[in-house]
Amino acid sequence: MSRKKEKRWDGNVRDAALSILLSVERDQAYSNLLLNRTIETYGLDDKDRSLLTELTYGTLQHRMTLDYHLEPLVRGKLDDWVRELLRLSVYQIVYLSKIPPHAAVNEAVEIAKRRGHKGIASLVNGILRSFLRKGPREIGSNLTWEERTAVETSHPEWMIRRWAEQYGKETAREMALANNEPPIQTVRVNRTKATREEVLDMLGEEGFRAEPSPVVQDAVRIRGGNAARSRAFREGFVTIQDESSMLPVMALDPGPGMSVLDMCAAPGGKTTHIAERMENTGEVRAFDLHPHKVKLIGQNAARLGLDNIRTGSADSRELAGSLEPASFDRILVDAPCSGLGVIRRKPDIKYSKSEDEIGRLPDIQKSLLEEAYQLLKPGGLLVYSTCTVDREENRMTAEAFLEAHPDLERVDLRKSMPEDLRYEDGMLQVLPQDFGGDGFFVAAFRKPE
Ligand SMILES: C[S@@+](CC[C@H](N)C(=O)[O-])C[C@H]1O[C@@H](n2cnc3c(N)ncnc32)[C@H](O)[C@@H]1O
Repeated sequence: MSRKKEKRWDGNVRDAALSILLSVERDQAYSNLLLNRTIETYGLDDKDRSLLTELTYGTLQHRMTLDYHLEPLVRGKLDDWVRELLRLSVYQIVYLSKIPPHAAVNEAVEIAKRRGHKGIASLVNGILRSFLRKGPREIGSNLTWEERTAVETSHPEWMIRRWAEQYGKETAREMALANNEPPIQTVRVNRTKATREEVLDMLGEEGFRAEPSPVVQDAVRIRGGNAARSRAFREGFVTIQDESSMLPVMALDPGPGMSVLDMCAAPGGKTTHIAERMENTGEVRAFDLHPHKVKLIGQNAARLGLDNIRTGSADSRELAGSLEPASFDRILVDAPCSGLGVIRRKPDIKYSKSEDEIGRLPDIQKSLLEEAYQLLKPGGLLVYSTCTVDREENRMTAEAFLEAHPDLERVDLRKSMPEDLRYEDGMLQVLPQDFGGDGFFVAAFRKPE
């Protein structure tokens, strides 16, 4: 398969979307990082930025459904970029009512001419016109429930089967559909600098449509605009963070003067939340495996005006050798995980993860928890969290940890956390369809005095 040299951005949003989609498919690049880099590098205006985001995420989110529609129309092997261009065009035709179908086809033909030659342009034209004539292919009733749901929602079949086994078919399907909805941007208020009302006023004055989160006390939902460009963000009044991501620190309940350990801390979203809750007193020790990521914690702390955080890079499975045993009031293990709760923000996860990979994660998650146990003070609180919906990494890992340490008390989070969420034996499992936040798991354990 030939690898054509990418064209640079030439002011064409579809061309830019195509380049991002190609890198995601071919080089396993992260869609959200590439998208942000393109937007920042070329200084796109709001209109182009929102179209680029919609085209990139939409095509990626619906990739398997688009391939299903294209399958009967394509004969022989296509170059990667041609296949991606066809997906991008069919996405616009099927899902975007504001773009006239013929305009989507014409744009695709122009791109095919520029990137390839007349022959390819006429192939693209033929396939897309034929799609316009025939319309989307019906998703067959000859398929099993798993196969049909996989095609309809564009999730791999193994993921649908696994979720159906873990949550039942209805919840699994709702989850897959919710993953294809655009995420809501939310920010966390820096309590050391302002109240939520003050931040709402500040954002409102800058023209953002901002509203208080009905779920999380520290959160504000942004409906119009990108909070990364706000004064509130630049001056450290807020952190961009999903509402669900705020729940682990609420469960941890850190207070002024405490000694807190954050074992998987980078880029510091939760470390800084902890430091804010401690009113910039006491000390948060924040570790992560990767030194380049540890630097980001420091940068975030500086922007927020927090100086009670001490960072370090380490394998946190071996921290007990260098830190004093039983010395922390609070420990957060926000563990490395499959990320199946954040598919809405990172749709590439659907296609890049394998079931085998998930099977290997509980080992590292359990080792991190073991280390945390050694470092927790009697009477101290340990929180285990992940951004996945997978039961093996969540509930089963937490249960295995409790079994290994029968002295630990499982804290009933229903008593301290927002009502109307999904609790199982006092542990919290948020699914993406629950309130629009990411899928997250939170469990808390207390060591006896
Ligand atoms: C879910 S992310 C943490 C997100 C972070 N808590 C936040 O809120 O911004 C998991 C982190 O664990 C780190 N990690 C993976 N294995 C680790 C290990 N053995 N020791 C320390 N950190 C590890 C990864 O580099 C990654 O940054």
